Amino acid sequence: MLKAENVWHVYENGREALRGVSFEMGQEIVALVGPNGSGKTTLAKHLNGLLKPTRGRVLVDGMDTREHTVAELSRTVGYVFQNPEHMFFEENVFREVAFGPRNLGLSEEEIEERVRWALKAVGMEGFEERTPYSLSGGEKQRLAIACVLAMKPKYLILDEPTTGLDGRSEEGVVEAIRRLHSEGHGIFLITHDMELVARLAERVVLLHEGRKVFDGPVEEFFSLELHDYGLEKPELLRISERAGVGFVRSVDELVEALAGGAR
Ligand SMILES: Nc1ncnc2c1ncn2[C@@H]1O[C@H](COP(=O)(O)OP(=O)(O)OP(=O)(O)O)[C@@H](O)[C@H]1O
Repeated sequence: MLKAENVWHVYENGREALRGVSFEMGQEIVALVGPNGSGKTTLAKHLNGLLKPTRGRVLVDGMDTREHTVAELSRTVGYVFQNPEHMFFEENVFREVAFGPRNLGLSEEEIEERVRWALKAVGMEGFEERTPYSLSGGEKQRLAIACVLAMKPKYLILDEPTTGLDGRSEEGVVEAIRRLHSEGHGIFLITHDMELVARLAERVVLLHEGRKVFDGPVEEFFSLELHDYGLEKPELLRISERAGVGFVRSVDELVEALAGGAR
């Protein structure tokens, strides 16, 4: 369980980025949304100890983040940053993914097994010898997920994993996230992409000016007045609403619901 208890975060310049946020999650897919500057990245960085609360506390499977190092916590909570290309430094994909497990002091055999498993999980088998810099944006994003995955963290924080990706690359990342979730990983997804939220999330946490203003099922989230938070309902949901159909995650679901209604 990842747990934030009445967390306040005040940056050195006095900016109150989080104002009493409480939240917990298990092995589910939770989307973290909110306007620019609402505190999403600040909250996410608390969940693996990159930032420590000014007040309140954060527990990672019972470990108080103030009493553990980021290195210790990142075995349980992996963080995939936005724009991951800046984090690659090895000559090929295999070595890049092996870097984390090697730092854990694992045997060569175990390292190799983890690299193969992580690359498979993100659909990148066969990329082992490629130079990270030669990859497309979507492949880089999936490689970044594989690097974190190879550490086998129970929870994964993904910061805008599909921003700037074309449809096919986005599909690859979405598939990877679904697969990870079905294998028992908890996913905390920071995103501005409401379509992605509708497709993937089970639950949504909405931040506004450092406060949690909503935390509930995705269907309920989309019945909020999202304009008040600078967010837009995806077109698909606007159509399904006009058609008198409830929440749908995809065009296929919409068509099915409409066909069902027509029967
Ligand atoms: N290192 C810092 N020093 C001072 N203020 C900061 C720092 N990092 C973030 N802030 C401020 O804290 C507030 C929350 O920032 P944060 O990055 O958590 O928001 P966000 O919801 O992730 O925004 P975005 O959607 O734009 O990425 C903002 O007002 C931001 O300017």
